[in-house]
Amino acid sequence: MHFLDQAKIFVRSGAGGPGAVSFRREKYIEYGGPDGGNGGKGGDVIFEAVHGLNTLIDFRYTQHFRAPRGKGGAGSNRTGAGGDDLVIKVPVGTQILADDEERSLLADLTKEGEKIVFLRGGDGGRGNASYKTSTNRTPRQHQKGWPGEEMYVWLRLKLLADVGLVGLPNAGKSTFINAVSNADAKVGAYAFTTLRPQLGVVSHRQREFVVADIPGLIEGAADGAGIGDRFLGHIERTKVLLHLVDCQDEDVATSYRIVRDELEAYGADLTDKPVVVALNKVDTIDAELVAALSAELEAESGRPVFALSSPSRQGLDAVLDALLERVDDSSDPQADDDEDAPAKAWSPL
Ligand SMILES: Nc1nc2c(ncn2[C@@H]2O[C@H](COP(=O)(O)OP(=O)(O)OP(=O)(O)O)[C@@H](O)[C@H]2O)c(=O)[nH]1
Ligand SMILES: [Mg+2]
Repeated sequence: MHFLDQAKIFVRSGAGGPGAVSFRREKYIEYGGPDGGNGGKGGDVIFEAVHGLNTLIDFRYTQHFRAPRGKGGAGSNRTGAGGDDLVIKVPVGTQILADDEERSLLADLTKEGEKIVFLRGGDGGRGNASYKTSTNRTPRQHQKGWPGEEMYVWLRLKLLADVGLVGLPNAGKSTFINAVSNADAKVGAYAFTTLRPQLGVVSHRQREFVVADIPGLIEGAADGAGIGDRFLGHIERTKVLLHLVDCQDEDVATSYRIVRDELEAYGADLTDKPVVVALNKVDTIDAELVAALSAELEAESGRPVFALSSPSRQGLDAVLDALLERVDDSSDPQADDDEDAPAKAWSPL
């Protein structure tokens, strides 16, 4: 399952600096020769694919990238300083697309450390010293620097979520992803607040993994009830599920079972995935009830149950530890290879 992460940015390389007009001034020499140096080259815009970035989220906040211009030339034949190159770091797998109808592919950064000069900085203009000839010993010509280049482009990245969040509507899935990741998912005290999948990058114990929040599942979801079914395709390729059960539900075992049945009915071996089960919103009940409901849920699921609350942050670290452990265990080298295999009910974002 792939999510597409994309961002539109503006890039501009630096203009070249102007060439200088200058004449030597020396004692006893009335008319010194021309000595205006050339302008410096403007900075290039370079894209570099780096390790450790997972998403294009940062590009939602910074959208304009301008390399500095070259400095002007100076007397004594001094060439202006070049503008520094602007290196834009992107995740491995980032594609750069034109901002036109076809979104034509301009560049594809597939390997770690790969660098491409995307826009070249303008050359510096010539200083008057370079115009000196045998017939014109006092040229005043010079050039302005050459302009940089600029354009809007789309960055696009196929993103693989490691963890899929499942549960009934209102179980607290979006609240959880907001509490543990950089996501800013909509939260509401009603069912189907989440209408489309949302990704968050979790940084935990110096590691990063991607969590996908999907709309809540209800009975019959696999057959199209509610809206969750449309998005089950998005958790097909996750490595691990986190199943949240609201402790305020009338019967937590039933709540759990409904969602499991839908995962089962959907097929695609969703129920074979490692799953972490958590009793959520435990800030709303006392410890005794937490223990009793956890025991019910453990009996139903046959798994250890974590007590969780996003607002009080109870259990967050323990749940993230459990997820990280299972993400590591189930590293699946094939995961990226069968992109073309038909995924059931996959819907584009
Ligand atoms: N007290 C308490 N309230 C919570 C907790 N987590 C979520 N809530 C509340 O429960 C309601 C539903 O939360 P959401 O995060 O929108 O639930 P969801 O599972 O994403 O819901 P859908 O997107 O509709 O499937 C909101 O009013 C939240 O404020 C929690 O740990 N404790
Ligand atoms: Mg939600």
